Amino acid sequence: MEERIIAPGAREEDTELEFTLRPRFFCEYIGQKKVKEKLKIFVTAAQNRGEPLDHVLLYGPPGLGKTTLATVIANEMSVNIRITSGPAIERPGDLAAIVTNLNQGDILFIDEIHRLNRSVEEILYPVMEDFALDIIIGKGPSARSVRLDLPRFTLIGATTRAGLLTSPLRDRFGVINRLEYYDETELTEIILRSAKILKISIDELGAKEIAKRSRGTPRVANRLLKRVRDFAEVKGNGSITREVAMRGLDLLEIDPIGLDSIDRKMLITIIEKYNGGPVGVDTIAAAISEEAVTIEDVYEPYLMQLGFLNRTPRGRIATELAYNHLGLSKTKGEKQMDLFSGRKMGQSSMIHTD
Ligand SMILES: Nc1ncnc2c1ncn2[C@@H]1O[C@H](COP(=O)(O)OP(=O)(O)OP(=O)(O)O)[C@@H](O)[C@H]1O
Repeated sequence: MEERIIAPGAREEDTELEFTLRPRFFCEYIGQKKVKEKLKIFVTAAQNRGEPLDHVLLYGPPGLGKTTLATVIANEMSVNIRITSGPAIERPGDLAAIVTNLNQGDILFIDEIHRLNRSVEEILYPVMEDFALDIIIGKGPSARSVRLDLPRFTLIGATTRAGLLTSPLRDRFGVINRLEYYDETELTEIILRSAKILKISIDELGAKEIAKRSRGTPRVANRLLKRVRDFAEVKGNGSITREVAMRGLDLLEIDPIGLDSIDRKMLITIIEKYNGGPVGVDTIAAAISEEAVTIEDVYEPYLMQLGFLNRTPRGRIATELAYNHLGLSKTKGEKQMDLFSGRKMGQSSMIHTD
């Protein structure tokens, strides 16, 4: 599988960067206005009553700021946050170890909560509802159940797939919020903020160009900013202008709306091999050597947001917009333009390598 610079999932190289750039309070958290507005009210109300916040479920594509929002809530409420993930809590005992170490009002953040083990999920129900942990002591006929009281804490669950959550689990969240892709103005603001923290020289148009190609995702925006900075330092005078951003991003083969070679490969496969679809996700996955779940969670949401792809019960269909973007004609499926630059064949490429 190819390494994608615009993959929205977290990578090791992001860890330090994300720690430095992560907004700490609502006032630094850009965009997601509706979600922020609602959460601010719930946080203030809980604080006024001196109670912990209700359990919160955040869902949406990766890299949109779910973990960040959970840490913002913890900071706003001046409580500790413990961050873990569904797959990391393998057995009921792992969950017991975590929740018995929480203090009153603390936040427990469980990323990828849809991937919790069934046995863990079942003991989570009374934990969330009654702040009680039912543990079985002993084995066989002498086994007995003991109920442990826990401090009242807030669970913040995050998932890319709200549909995969069982209803008993979903019903136990008092607050459910969907995070949306960021628009160009919000991403420009995020990039300018990150550049300031990282002391990168960039102008408004340079930030806007990176924003346009960041797939509506702050994690991608920050990663692209870092790559364009490298380009600006080596090929220019270190400052990022629109021209420098365009050249750097073209070199990375990220097109003007943020598609990379894998997105294009996927769309071209649907169009050329399967006549535009409908074609099943497993077939696409096999044709482009990617995993079906990665296609569904990561690539498709952005292509659907752009209106390039429709999900139907019979499979995926490439839309007219996708044909137009790739310069393909819907009737003949023939190529009219250079696939990468979107220019007519014969015009000079946008890639300048100096
Ligand atoms: N609203 C925002 N304003 C500014 N920066 C943001 C915002 N949201 C996210 N970021 C930046 O994007 C990075 C990724 O965000 P975060 O780790 O919270 O994503 P996530 O949705 O939890 O993704 P995943 O579920 O894949 O971990 C953060 O480190 C932060 O720098």
